[in-house]
Amino acid sequence: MIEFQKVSKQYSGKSMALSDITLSIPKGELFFLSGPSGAGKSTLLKMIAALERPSAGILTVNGQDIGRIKPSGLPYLRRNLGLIFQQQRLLSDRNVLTNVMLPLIVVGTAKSDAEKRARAALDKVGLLDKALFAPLSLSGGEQQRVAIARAIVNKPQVILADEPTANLDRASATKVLDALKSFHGVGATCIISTHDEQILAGAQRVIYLNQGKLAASESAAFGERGNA
Ligand SMILES: Nc1ncnc2c1ncn2[C@@H]1O[C@H](COP(=O)(O)OP(=O)(O)OP(=O)(O)O)[C@@H](O)[C@H]1O
Repeated sequence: MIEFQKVSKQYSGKSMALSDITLSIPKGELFFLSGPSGAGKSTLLKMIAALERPSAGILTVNGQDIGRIKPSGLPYLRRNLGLIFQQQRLLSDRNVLTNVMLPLIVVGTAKSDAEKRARAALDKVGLLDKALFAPLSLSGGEQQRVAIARAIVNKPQVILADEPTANLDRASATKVLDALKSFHGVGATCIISTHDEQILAGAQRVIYLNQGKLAASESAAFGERGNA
């Protein structure tokens, strides 16, 4: 459960990036986050990952108060989060498999087990056949799916994706979204920011932000788009 209670965020010397946000995201939900450029979407996602702290209000993620979390609490929080952010690029001097193994290796998983789980994650996003390729030899959409595999390899409870289909053609965007949805299908909470009208048209729950404010929160009457 992720709970924003009157949360605001002001970067130093700037106007409010987020203003008075009250919002509950129950466990296991698939939420989309939309709104114009500068609306505060990335800021909202970064706060859930404690990459930014609220300036006012209370944000709790799985019971942890993000405003009060100590540096020693961050590894525990982040272990339960899968992050797909633009700035988290794949390591270009390691192959795809090694990139996906890294989150497991850093928490001390044995190499053979890490490899097995990384291969399973790559299989899930349809890229097992590219395991030994260099990331830069893959298309943008494939690299994004590797980033998803890396984010889900730890089986986190929550996955946060910041514009995961930006700059992708329709076919690649669909594959990226389907990979995220399959992860949601096994019980994780997924929050995905997007400008993509086609994705939003089939979304069940959309949170709209505008100039840092919650513009609307919508549950569409129709069901979620199938995995076509
Ligand atoms: N590190 C930062 N320092 C200062 N201001 C920031 C910082 N990050 C974001 N902002 C400002 O906060 C506001 C919200 O930015 P944010 O990146 O959250 O919007 P966004 O909805 O994700 O935009 P986009 O769709 O263009 O990625 C903007 O006015 C932005 O300039």
